[in-house]
Amino acid sequence: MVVNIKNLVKRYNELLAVDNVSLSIKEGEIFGLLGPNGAGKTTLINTILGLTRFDEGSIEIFEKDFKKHEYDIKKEIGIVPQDLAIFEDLTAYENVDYFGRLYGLKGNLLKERIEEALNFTGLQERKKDFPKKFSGGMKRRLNIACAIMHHPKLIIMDEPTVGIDPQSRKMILESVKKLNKMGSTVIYTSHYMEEVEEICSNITIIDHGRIIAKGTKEELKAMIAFEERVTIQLSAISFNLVDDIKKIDGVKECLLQENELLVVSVRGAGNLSRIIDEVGGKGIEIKGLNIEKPTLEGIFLILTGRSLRD
Ligand SMILES: Nc1ncnc2c1ncn2[C@@H]1O[C@H](COP(=O)(O)OP(=O)(O)OP(=O)(O)O)[C@@H](O)[C@H]1O
Repeated sequence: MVVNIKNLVKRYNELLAVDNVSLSIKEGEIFGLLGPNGAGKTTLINTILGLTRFDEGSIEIFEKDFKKHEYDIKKEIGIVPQDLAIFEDLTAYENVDYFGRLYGLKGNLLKERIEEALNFTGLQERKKDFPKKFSGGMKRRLNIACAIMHHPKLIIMDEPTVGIDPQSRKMILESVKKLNKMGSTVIYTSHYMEEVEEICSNITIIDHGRIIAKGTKEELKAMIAFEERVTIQLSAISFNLVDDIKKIDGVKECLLQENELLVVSVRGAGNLSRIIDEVGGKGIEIKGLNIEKPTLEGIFLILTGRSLRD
């Protein structure tokens, strides 16, 4: 196991930011940690990195107790933090050089690795420039270059695509896949379910510091595949609509978000026409209707009653 966490608890005074989390990450995985803002992803990552102290539980990394082997463990980790960690008054080259020296690299190996990391992140032609001239996406790529130049066994990326251009986003997702193929295990946190779906082999969904679901994306989708889901866009809403739909045979859940109704029924319920009649009977016009395939977003909605981006 690359990471083995047991019954981890982290409190900020009254707030339970990590609530009895246990998880293990195998070598070679791209492990996705999915959850909305404030779910506890960064806190969990920071406890894994020893940056935040925890109250209960244990963390083993590379099968070693983190507290006892912190120095050895940290040498093998590359971290791309949520807040950029680069120096604006050093050039791109000097930034990567700085991190390389921190990891104890020197001489020709250091030079080779700097060139390699700049090439890998598509910054070779900008290596003499200062990051203040860079777009958000380029800064993020420089941050990745700094984090991977020592060939870490474990790479942790905390929401690396927030607020960046689509081209950099694509490049970052591709680079995660490449780094993984080259042998690194990756922990990738995000609140974008489509990213996690695209790149991660195993996914853990957290909310309010608690694990609410985990498995491969196929396993997670299978959790709701026995359900039928329909979303209906309404011209208006009526007071009793949700309660009345919940009374229809086969309906397991009914949620209203703004003017969109989500109805989850058991498979084969055959109740679509009754649902439509119920809406129509209240004088509400149906503006659109979708019969949905299972998605990770859907799993989150079913488990929490909220969308990931609330
Ligand atoms: N230093 C701190 N002191 C007090 N509360 C904190 C601190 N850091 C985080 N929190 C709280 O802990 C909870 C989890 O926050 P955390 O940043 O880990 O979530 P997150 O999933 O990473 O969200 P985001 O994507 O917004 O960063 C939130 O309610 C947050 O307000």
